Amino acid sequence: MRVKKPIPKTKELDSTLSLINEGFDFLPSRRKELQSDIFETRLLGKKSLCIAGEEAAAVFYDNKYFKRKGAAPKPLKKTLLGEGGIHGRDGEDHHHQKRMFLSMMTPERLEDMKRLAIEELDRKASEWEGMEQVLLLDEIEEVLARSVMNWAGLPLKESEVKQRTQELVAMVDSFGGSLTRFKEGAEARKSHEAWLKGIITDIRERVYSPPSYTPAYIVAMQKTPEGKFLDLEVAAVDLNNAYRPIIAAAYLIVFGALAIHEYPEMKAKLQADENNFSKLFAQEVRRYYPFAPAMAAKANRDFVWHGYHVKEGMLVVLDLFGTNRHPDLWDNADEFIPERFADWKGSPFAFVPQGGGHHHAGHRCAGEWMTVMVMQSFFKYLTENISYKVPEQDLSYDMARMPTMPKSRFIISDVMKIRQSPENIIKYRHSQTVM
Ligand code: HEM
Repeated sequence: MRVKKPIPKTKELDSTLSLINEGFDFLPSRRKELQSDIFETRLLGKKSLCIAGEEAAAVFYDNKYFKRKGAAPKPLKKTLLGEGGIHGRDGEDHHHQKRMFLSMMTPERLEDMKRLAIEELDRKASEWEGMEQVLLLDEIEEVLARSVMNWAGLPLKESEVKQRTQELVAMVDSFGGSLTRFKEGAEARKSHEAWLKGIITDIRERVYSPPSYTPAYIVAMQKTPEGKFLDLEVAAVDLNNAYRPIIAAAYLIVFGALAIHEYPEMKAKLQADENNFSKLFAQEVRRYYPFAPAMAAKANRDFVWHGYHVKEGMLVVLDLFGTNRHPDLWDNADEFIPERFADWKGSPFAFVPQGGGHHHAGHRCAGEWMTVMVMQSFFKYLTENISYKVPEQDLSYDMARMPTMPKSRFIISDVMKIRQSPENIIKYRHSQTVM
């Protein structure tokens, strides 16, 4: 970890606009410029410490030093995260809710999600065969939205699929500072939460009875440590948090399709799948391509770190994307090399595309196993079950847009199904839950 003493400050007084304008490049480029993995700036007018690397992630995910209450900016709560949900909770209150989320992620339920998503993808692929061009990102978003709402036990009518999918996509696509996308995301959240509140009420009143292992049932019937049902607003936010985030995997699946296109040797490696290559590939896609830029927390005590006096209440921002590309942690960090994961030591703080630390003890993403499983099986499907062409298009992606994606949204054409059934993917046993 490179630390310059005294801890340097950015030239600009407040970096909020630079962060919006530079997106994923902001934190890594300032670290480079200031030659330090720790630097001070102001964000939304507040003095903030920006940090990156394995040691930084280890301190950031130590509950002794940090809390989440009040750390996320308001616009993010109105759109992506929701208000009052798990992201902003601390201590036993957080643990209590986190146990609920992790109880939804049993190996059987993860297999269910994989099967539902692959069956949906296979149905879509039949439609693609008759289409001149397929916008892969949009199609995968719908595949994931349909299958995850089914998985979550929601009573989704066919006539509603389009609206609910668009709401999920708008919430996920809302962060990064664009006013238009913020407004769309906030409206989508309002409408989606109103729908969920109705469903939760129906479950509690036994008007609607999804299976007891589904997120809809689990959240509706969850009690606080005091023995009361969750407040209806909070329950809607939590239920949404139990399935909406899989939409983020659509961006990464499309980036994976880009990698298969740009590195043609990947296709044969994925097809052969020696030593579970498809898993290494999914991990490298999560490491290499940008999705979650950073996380914020607040210091819950005064402490000194690398000679810097962190004051209680100070905002600290961990560079997730920059940690995944940190040269101390990864050889040839800016190159796409799936094989690097074959002998990866598995540090919970060096590879943090979905947060760091431990799933049960801290805020690390509850959906990480599901994400890897779905990504791996989609990459296998794209190479083993269909053939397609990638016509001329603008495949570049804008690092200033958060979240980002290939500008063309990845167009494919001449789709042909090679196998009539997706059983080969559904029965594939290596896509298991371990990281
Ligand atoms: C590409 C896919 C995904 C990405 C990039 C992603 C990213 C993240 C990130 C960065 C965090 C915050 C970690 C922190 O607070 O330090 C998080 C938390 C969380 N994610 Fe995901 N996630 C993904 C998929 C999922 C899925 C599929 C689910 C559920 C089905 C999920 C559920 C959650 C929950 C409940 C939390 C809150 C955990 C807590 O605060 O304890 N995520 N995710």
